[in-house]
Amino acid sequence: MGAGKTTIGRALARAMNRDFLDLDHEIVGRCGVSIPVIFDIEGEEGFRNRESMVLEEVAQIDGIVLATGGGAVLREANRAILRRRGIVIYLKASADELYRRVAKDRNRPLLATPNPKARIAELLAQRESLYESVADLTIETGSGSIPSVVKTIHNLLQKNQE
Ligand SMILES: Nc1ncnc2c1ncn2[C@@H]1O[C@H](COP(=O)(O)OP(=O)(O)O)[C@@H](O)[C@H]1O
Ligand SMILES: O=C(O)C1=C[C@@H](OP(=O)(O)O)[C@@H](O)[C@H](O)C1
Ligand SMILES: [Mg+2]
Repeated sequence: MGAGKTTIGRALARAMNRDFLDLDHEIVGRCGVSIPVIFDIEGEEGFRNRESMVLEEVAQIDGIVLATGGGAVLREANRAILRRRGIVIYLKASADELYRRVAKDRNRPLLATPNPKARIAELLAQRESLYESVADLTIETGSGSIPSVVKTIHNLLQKNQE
């Protein structure tokens, strides 16, 4: 959360002239309520079930840029889809930087705790090896601006194609 998947994914798609999908946005569109409301009513498990279902569905589409949510890597079935279907880019930043970016955002139910900073560090520690296990490319986003991160990824992908 806060790594820039949604923002950078959208800008990268524009730069590459591809369609962009955000998995959270697709989930919300299908059930008509926000992510916090899904968590409230169905719990994290309910959200993860929806996330897996929608990932399976959008993974059928060729040639798009897809931003997942930060927890999509938690299930092996999701990781298998990502590995099989995409060039996976891990946007990496420190827990402190992630916290700075999302501190004021109320749309991330997992951070609605008394100590969101500690929560981010904990989630990152739990998930880091999963991110690494699916990533084809890892990009440090801690210091680069949004346009410079987009440019770096775009250049790397173009090199990959040559
Ligand atoms: N490289 C960056 N430098 C500074 N701010 C960033 C960067 N990438 C994203 N942000 C900001 O961080 C916040 C969270 O970004 P978002 O794209 O929603 O992340 P994610 O989808 O990974 O949770 C947004 O306000 C966004 O503008
Ligand atoms: O890390 C997570 O478990 C989550 C990240 C969120 O997406 P972003 O990573 O785009 O914030 C969203 O899917 C949900 O709140 C759960
Ligand atoms: Mg996002």
